[in-house]
Amino acid sequence: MKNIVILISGRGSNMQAIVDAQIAGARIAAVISNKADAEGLAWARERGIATASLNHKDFDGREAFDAALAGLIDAYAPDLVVLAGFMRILTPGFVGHYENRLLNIHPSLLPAFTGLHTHERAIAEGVKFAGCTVHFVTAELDHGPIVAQAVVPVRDDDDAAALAARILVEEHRLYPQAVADFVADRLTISGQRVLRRS
Ligand SMILES: Nc1nc2c(c(=O)[nH]1)N[C@@H](CN(C=O)c1ccc(C(=O)N[C@@H](CCC(=O)O)C(=O)O)cc1)CN2
Ligand SMILES: NCC(=O)N[C@@H]1O[C@H](COP(=O)([O-])[O-])[C@@H](O)[C@H]1O
Repeated sequence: MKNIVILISGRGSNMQAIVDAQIAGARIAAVISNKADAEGLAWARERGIATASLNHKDFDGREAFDAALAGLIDAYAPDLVVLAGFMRILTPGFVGHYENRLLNIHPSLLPAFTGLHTHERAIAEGVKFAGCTVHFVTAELDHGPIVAQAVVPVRDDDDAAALAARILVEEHRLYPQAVADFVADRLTISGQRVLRRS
């Protein structure tokens, strides 16, 4: 059984999709947020999943917050840490501690549209296809090795909300599958099996 800790900042709909997928070999050990009022925490608690929150505003700088966050996460002995709408940029120290066992889902077809407000920017640029990307997290924001992607056509009458809603459906399919592949040691990057630290 592989322990998974999921980090959220809000509703955590991707966390909910992963929990609901009931992935064989996976145990959702905890859901942790940087916001005590994150809607996803109550959802997880109602399903008997351990939850915790750590307010980044209570710490003097990113390094201090990330160190405390890692301490909280490690109490659950994670084999995999999943970012699901987690809205904090993580320090190199944190990312290195979870090398090759830290995933994120980003709402664009990386390397296009890194950062925030991806749907607004895609529509403003007039792209014909958008989508989402599951990737390993590295120190460089939204530039880690790509694990999986889903393509969503952009419609002429799309606004950001409509596009986001269609892409979110694909996220809720893509992310649980990527987590299941990690748990089953099926994940590859550019055809190479991912070698994880023990
Ligand atoms: N070192 C890394 N940290 C994070 C990565 C990553 O690839 N490397 N992915 C992000 C997730 N993300 C987009 O997918 C993302 C999250 C947050 C931000 C951001 O600008 N955050 C601001 C605060 C924004 C807010 O509180 O609303 C910040 O941290 O100052 C950009 C992209 C997760 N972390
Ligand atoms: N940079 C991270 C980011 O923008 N994540 C995005 O936040 C939305 C809400 O996620 P949630 O419903 O799982 O909280 C999702 O579209 C996810 O891709």
